[in-house]
Amino acid sequence: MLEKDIEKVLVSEEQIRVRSTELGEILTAEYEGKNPLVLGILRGSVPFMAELIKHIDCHMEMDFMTVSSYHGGTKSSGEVKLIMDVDTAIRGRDILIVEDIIDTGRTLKYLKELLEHRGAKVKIVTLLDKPEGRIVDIDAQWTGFTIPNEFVVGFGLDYDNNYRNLPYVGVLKEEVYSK
Ligand SMILES: O=P(O)(O)OC[C@H]1O[C@H](OP(=O)(O)OP(=O)(O)O)[C@H](O)[C@@H]1O
Ligand code: HPA
Repeated sequence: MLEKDIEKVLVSEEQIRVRSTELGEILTAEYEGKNPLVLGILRGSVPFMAELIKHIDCHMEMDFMTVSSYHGGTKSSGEVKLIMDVDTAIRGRDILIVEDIIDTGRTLKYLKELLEHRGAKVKIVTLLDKPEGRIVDIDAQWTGFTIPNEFVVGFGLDYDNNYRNLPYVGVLKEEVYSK
């Protein structure tokens, strides 16, 4: 049903599964003995977070923050809003931010500075990186896939809060935007 709105698949379900397993193994080695706080950024990170943590084989805790800067369309508003803060003490803590995408970089720059200001040691893993979208200087330590400068949906990523439940990452047909 949703598939009829998709122009092309950029990253398949199988590719996501394989890469998440690889990243989980790398993160296990990185965080063994450090009990990191794995911090999912709502709402887009939920499917990737769920897939990734199955493969992190060391003690860890998890928490969530909600921030928002895209209000319904395909363009960043330029302003990052903190909607829900983390609920865990973070001073001195290793934090692994889990994101679905870095595009302009504004969301992650805001979050990294906020958490570092509170005394946390912050690293970032993102499912997708769109380097051509970058407006501010920020990079992830670990990236699933580097993608071209196109608006994408699926596996957590939305257009107008829809299509997050697609099991892969794809590009919408042009006609969907004019509906
Ligand atoms: O690098 P940027 O240009 O800042 O874009 C990346 C952010 O945009 C999306 O979040 P959004 O604000 O749409 O909220 P959502 O996770 O609820 O979709 C996405 O989940 C990232 O958090
Ligand atoms: O390409 C995108 N798709 C969905 N949400 C996003 N937030 C930043 N970039 C994107």
